[in-house]
Amino acid sequence: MSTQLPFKLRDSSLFHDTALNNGQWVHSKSRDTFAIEDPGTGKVFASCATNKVADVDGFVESSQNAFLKYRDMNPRQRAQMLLEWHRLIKEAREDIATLVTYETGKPKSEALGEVDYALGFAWWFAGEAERVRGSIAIPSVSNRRTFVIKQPIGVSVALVPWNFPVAMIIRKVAAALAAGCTMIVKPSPETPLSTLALADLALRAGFPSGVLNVITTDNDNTPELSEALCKHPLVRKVTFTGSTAVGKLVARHCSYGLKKVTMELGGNCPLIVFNDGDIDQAVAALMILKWRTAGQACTHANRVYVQSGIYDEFAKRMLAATQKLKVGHGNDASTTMGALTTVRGIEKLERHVDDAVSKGGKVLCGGKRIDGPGYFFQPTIISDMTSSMLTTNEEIFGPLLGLYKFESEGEVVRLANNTSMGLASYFFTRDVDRTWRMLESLEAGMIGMNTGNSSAAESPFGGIKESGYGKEAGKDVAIEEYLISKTGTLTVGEVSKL
Ligand SMILES: O=CCCC(=O)O
Repeated sequence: MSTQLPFKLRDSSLFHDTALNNGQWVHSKSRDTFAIEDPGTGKVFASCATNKVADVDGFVESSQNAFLKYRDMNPRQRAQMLLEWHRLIKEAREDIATLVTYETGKPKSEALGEVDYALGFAWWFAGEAERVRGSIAIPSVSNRRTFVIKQPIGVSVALVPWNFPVAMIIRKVAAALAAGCTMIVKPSPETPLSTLALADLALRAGFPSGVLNVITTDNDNTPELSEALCKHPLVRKVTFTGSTAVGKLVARHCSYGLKKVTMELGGNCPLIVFNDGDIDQAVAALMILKWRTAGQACTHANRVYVQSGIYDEFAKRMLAATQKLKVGHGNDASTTMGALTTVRGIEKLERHVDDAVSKGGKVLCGGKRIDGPGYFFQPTIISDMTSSMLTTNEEIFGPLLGLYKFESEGEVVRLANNTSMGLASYFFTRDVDRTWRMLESLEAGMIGMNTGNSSAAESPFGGIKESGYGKEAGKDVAIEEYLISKTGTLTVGEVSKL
């Protein structure tokens, strides 16, 4: 297959188009395959094994068998393997980024940036592996001792999206493997190749067979296969990143076995610029936050609220900066915004633009799909947005920036919080008192203050409300997602009469 690829990998042995089970590259029982498209051309460039429900048991059983040994491995050894994985991924960053570019459509520079961002998680969780701690309580009864130990929960499953295929996988896998769990990753059907390359590197880093399995499948089989994974009695933990609608389904599947679940779901994130904010700083932050991955991130600014005193100036500067973007194939070094990953994304954008325009929105630039091969949409800015529009109430997941005018802090807090979602919120102000008030008032799991980027290995990542629950990254909280607590009570000497 690798000879027909439209790119050349430095290490061609990183290319795999079958799943990974128990250290072996395996076809599915049916031997069916699905096509992988380059969103930058719309052409199929590879295929991969379609696993089905009948294949699930084999992956879970090998993961469970591996867990029974891996859980007892010294955490320092686990940390060393994570550091080796980190080293190997860093060495292979060009190849991984190339795969991500062809799978997702994002520019190579962004794909490289994603690999670098993702490396932070492997490094971070290597540190966390040795720092798992239980606790000892002061006893209420004199000859009793009460303590809590932490242990790995067991086989975990990661259901992963296509927008940050490397970062999402390393963030989940590194936490699970640091904790002593094994993990089965089900990559998105759009992006299995980068996942398989990362899994190959994990094997090379010394993780025993079965500790990391990758089960690939197509879009048609994804719902049933994911359900089978979630309901499998040997699976104890599921982590999902994706839409709120699918998250609710996954949570329902997991509820039958009362599985521990982490939900990183959709966002409808507001970004607020106050009159006293630094316009250049806000524009620079929004240029990255809005157009990176062609707007396809849960943390992207879905609604941009600008205070009336600077609204026109802000719109002018944002428009000027946006008009300098160069949309194109991710492999072209001059591209600054790539393709959308799926054609579904284009159709959704068209609905959002039509709806906004029909309700009084003014298109300042873009607004249309770009004709020709690939899934391209013009970077679009619409002003005069109002609360009744689709974009105000639904995650856009594309390169559409809606500008809303507001007058007062109280008003914008109400507008910003008027959503069922609560992933991230951002605001720009130079007023220290306001900074603290806004931090406390905004209903979101992550708050960016004078920044559009709050993601990093040391920052707990996760939302509130219908954006989900549980945290990934950050100290203690993320590894905790893969641990159980066990309370021990010991009598020392005679049983107390009290
Ligand atoms: O789209 C979701 C994840 C984005 C991030 O890690 O900042």
